[in-house]
Amino acid sequence: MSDMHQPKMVSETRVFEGRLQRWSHQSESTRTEMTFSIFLPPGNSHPSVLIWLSGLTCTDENFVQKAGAFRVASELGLAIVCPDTSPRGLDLPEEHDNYDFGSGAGFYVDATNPPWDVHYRMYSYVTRELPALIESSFDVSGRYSISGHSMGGHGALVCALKNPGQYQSVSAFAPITNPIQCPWGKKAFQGYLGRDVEAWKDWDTVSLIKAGRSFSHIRVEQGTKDNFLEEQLQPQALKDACEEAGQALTLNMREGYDHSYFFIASFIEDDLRYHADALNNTE
Ligand SMILES: N[C@@H](CCC(=O)N[C@@H](CSC=O)C(=O)NCC(=O)O)C(=O)O
Repeated sequence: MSDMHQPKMVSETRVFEGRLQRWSHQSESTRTEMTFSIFLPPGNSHPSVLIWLSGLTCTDENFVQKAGAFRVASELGLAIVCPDTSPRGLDLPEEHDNYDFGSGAGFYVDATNPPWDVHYRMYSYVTRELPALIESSFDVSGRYSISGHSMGGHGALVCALKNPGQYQSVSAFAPITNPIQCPWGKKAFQGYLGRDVEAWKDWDTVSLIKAGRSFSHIRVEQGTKDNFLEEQLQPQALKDACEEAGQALTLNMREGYDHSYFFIASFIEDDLRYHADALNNTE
């Protein structure tokens, strides 16, 4: 790795006997400087890694500050890596005008439509570049699981379905399940991928499952009082596609919970234990 691409530590904080660090590095995928957070549990246990993908408007810090994940991650000996949600430091046309497109809204795709195609390559970043960087920079096990929230839940499901064998488990909190059929997804995919709706299906969980992609088991947490439930998230579309395709799905509908990090914080312990079980199972 050239010096330019060496990650630089921005901060380090002790939490539940582990270490929470922020790093920045020059990314080959996005051709920008990227920042990520990593929680390293105590001890020298070569921890397995959960990658957490956050939602619209987030940075690498929302999960870190609001999910309340580190007591359990510390107990389980689990590392957690939180990338940013888009490239930063650019000034593309209308990039910063809306919360649901451009900065803070990379949708974990590799854009093909100019001018986004040069930098908005968050899929390559989270599936290839970031894991390689983590393995070369930290003493981790090389075993990964993936989860995320909303736009990041969509990202986690798509990354798992498109990369058989790369992740031991996948879960999603309030994921956008069928972005080609909802306002957030249509807007983002038209911008990043252009007008060919057929090409969008390669980045759409429901379409990928209908096309025969599968994962051993998909776990979803969803609040019943989520104000984005029907219009943007559409868990029923995921349930129908999974039933039709024979895809194993646990869809936990959580009575009265909304879309916020209060919901995530309420169920993150169950979720981390689920991933730790999968990551520790080496059969
Ligand atoms: N500002 C928007 C909604 C923004 C929002 O709710 N963002 C969520 C993720 S939504 C899907 O990806 C989020 O995680 N926000 C950050 C947080 O810390 O809560 C609106 O008002 O509609």
